[in-house]
Amino acid sequence: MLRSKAFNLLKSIHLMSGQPKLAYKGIHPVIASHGHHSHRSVGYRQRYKTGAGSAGGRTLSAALTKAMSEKELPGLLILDIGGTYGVQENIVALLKKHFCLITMKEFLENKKEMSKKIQSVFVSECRPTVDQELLESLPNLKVIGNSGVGVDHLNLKMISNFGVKVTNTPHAVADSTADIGMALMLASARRLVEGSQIAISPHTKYFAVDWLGVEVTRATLGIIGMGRIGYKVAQRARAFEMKILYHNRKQRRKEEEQAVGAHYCEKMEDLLQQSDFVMLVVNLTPENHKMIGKKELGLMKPTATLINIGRGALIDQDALVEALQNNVIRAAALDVTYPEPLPRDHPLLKLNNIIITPHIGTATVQAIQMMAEEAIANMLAVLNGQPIPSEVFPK
Ligand SMILES: O=C(O)[C@H](O)CO
Repeated sequence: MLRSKAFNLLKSIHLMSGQPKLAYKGIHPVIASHGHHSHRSVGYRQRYKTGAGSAGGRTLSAALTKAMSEKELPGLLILDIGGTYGVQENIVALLKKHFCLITMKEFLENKKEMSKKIQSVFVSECRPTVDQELLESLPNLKVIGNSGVGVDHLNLKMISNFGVKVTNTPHAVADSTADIGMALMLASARRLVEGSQIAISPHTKYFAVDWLGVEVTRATLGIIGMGRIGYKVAQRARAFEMKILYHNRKQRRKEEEQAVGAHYCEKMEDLLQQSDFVMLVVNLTPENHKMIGKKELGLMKPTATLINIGRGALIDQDALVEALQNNVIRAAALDVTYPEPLPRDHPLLKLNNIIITPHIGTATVQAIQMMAEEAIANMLAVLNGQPIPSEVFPK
């Protein structure tokens, strides 16, 4: 297992009931910020559709005033934080053990009182929230705890210029994201979605031979990005007796290679040419935007399948539409697209050799719990001046 000491530490925090040893003794309000992927470029005031600037226009609720004034009080639950904003109640409960929670709505309505108190921002699963205006209004902000590994929705340089740290949750997401990669590969190979539609349709021939799938067992899998998640995919692929190729832009991973019997392709082109299944497992950076375009798709086998569990913008979607329409490749299976969700008239949605899931790589009961725990451990470490398990640095 590649689980780091830091992760073991945070697991042990979880096992303790009540206040962990690492817990910061003061109150650390957390803005539980919940936007939507497609709102990425919209300022936070618009996103929350509120009369921002109404500082002092309303009085604080009695409970919030109490929570903020009691030093040892772990926090305050804002009742509408649950289903309405997208963070599950058990996660809210977990955060409340360590922080005084404030929703964005509450912050905007009571800006004057809140702004100095807030030291942490909790960003739930790659939801964009932190813009310059928000940073300017939080003079004591120390850390943005991102729940999820990808931080492409955060402007790291800008945040760092405000002296604020960013953390993420690479350990918590690894298993569930690797699982969704395998699920997409198997579902696409065996045409599971079509099969299901046929099975439930009263009109279609049940035993059709014109929609045969392909086998995953003993096929060649090309993993682009042998990081923590890529490695877990490789471990799973071994059970299917797959030949595993991988490409990393920066670093060859000899230890992992040996552990799973993977072969390193220095050139991504070699991997593309040889693989039956190509899986993208990399974070999105300015350098790898549209790393899979017309040329790369053209290198793939006509029988190959492209799977993306990284970020939508890794693929040139126009080129993918064309490749799928013209059977340049067999199929695609995407858990991520650009934007999310795709507009209902997007050409990708009209194809039958594609499976699209709505960015559910970490959408499991276990993963979101672990992500919150990892984010909490990170944020507390920053506030306590301790070593930070997973800090993300601007490049
Ligand atoms: O970045 C991640 O960890 C996943 O995409 C969840 O947001």
